[in-house]
Amino acid sequence: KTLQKKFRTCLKILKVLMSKKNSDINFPFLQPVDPIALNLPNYFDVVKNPMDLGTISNNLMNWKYKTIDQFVDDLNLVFYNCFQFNPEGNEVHSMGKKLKELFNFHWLE
Ligand SMILES: Cc1ccc(Nc2c(-c3ccc(O)cc3)nc3c(C)cccn23)cc1
Repeated sequence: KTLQKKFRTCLKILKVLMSKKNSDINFPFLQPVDPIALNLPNYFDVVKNPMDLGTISNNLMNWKYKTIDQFVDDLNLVFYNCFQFNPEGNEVHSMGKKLKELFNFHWLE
């Protein structure tokens, strides 16, 4: 696959992950976490490298990712941060899990 084709795949998947029809599971991940607004004062103590789907989308549009792996690494960082901050059983944890399953389904198809 050419690099362009791979980038089109990334864009397509990002569109699914960020789409309105998945808003029940993606809304905490669409933009950078604002610990003040969300009253999560210890967020940056737990999450050292914040990442979100909006930032990934901007990076993709600005050709910041030189390889597909860099794109996948940032996506996995969103999930990693979610599971680090939100323990198993927490509502946001299960939203992150569902979003990761959605990614794997489309990425591996
Ligand atoms: C059921 C439930 C409970 C709390 C929240 N908090 C929260 C989060 C969040 C993001 C990342 C994260 O690691 C933890 C929380 N983002 C939001 C947003 C954008 C709006 C409203 C609440 N938000 C969301 C859903």
